[in-house]
Amino acid sequence: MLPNVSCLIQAPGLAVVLVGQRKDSQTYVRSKKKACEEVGIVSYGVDLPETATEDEVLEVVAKFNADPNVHGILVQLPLPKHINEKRVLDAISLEKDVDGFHPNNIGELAMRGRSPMYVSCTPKGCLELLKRSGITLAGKRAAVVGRSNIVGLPAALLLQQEDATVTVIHSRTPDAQQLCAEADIVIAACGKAEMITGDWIKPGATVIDVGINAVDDPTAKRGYRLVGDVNFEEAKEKAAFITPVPGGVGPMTIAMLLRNTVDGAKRSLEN
Ligand SMILES: NC(=O)C1=CN([C@@H]2O[C@H](COP(=O)(O)OP(=O)(O)OC[C@H]3O[C@@H](n4cnc5c(N)ncnc54)[C@H](OP(=O)(O)O)[C@@H]3O)[C@@H](O)[C@H]2O)C=CC1
Ligand SMILES: Nc1nc(=O)c2c([nH]1)NC[C@@H]1CN(c3ccc(C(=O)N[C@@H](CCC(=O)O)C(=O)O)cc3)C=[N+]21
Repeated sequence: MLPNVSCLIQAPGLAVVLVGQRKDSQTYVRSKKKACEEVGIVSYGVDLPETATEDEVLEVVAKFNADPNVHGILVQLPLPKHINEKRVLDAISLEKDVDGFHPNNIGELAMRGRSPMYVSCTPKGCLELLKRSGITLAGKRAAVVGRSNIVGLPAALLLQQEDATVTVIHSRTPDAQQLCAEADIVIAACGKAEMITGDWIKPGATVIDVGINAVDDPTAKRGYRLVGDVNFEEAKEKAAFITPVPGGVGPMTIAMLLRNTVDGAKRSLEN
């Protein structure tokens, strides 16, 4: 039988929905679209005004859910306050949830012996960095600083899946610094500029800095510079391996988004 040629030549498609005018979100969305272009993924951008209603956003999501050219849907977060983020994210069809934010995808990740359709891009990028750097995870102690649905929680689940023993540190954790200093692997995702100083790091540890924080700097081109959640200058004196900000986890997040989109496109051909 002849193969279905029209399917074989269909490019992967990613829909990127931006609501409002946040400068940082506009920058990220631009980078995502540019990355798509570089690898031959077709991006479908929709920019809605800050005043868009929840129903209007849901309508856009519904349209992309039904569009066979679109294999992945990303709604850039945060959404304006009047829009219920949960309702919008829940509306993205599971097959197109390339961000991996759907409760089914997180739930599958949390359960042993199950596999999610998509794993969220930032934690997936952290694990890819660790694996490609030849860092052994099995039997190691890991600390994740932060427990958000999009970074800390899935990062902890992924590390545990790789047989690390994981401590999750959050804003109510007593003795956070001492706990972190026992870890062979640290994933920092607390959203506090340079909070993790040298004394949080065990000598020889591996440090993955997820944080992206803008710090005012009149000498910088944009008037600000980016720093992580780790104090890089101090931590690099203790760590064996450490990721920088910028140029670390951020670009990996985008790479994993592209990979998830291609995986989604391949899966759509199987059905
Ligand atoms: N590189 C990338 O691709 C991405 C980077 N980021 C960056 O990663 C960082 C984290 O993002 P996100 O997870 O969305 O942030 P959230 O604000 O959603 O979560 C922060 C987490 O850190 C914990 N936390 C806050 N303060 C402390 C403290 N003093 N000690 C210990 N834990 C603390 C919070 O605890 P509690 O739960 O108790 O409130 C919470 O669990 C940010 O800098 C963000 O910009 C985010 C997404 C992608
Ligand atoms: N639905 C959704 N999915 C996301 O994945 C998502 C989101 N919303 N909202 C915001 C956060 C943040 N995030 C980043 C992605 C890339 C860089 C990145 O490439 N940063 C560059 C620097 C960029 C610059 O210079 O401004 C770097 O670290 O080198 C940063 C942050 C994805 N997020």
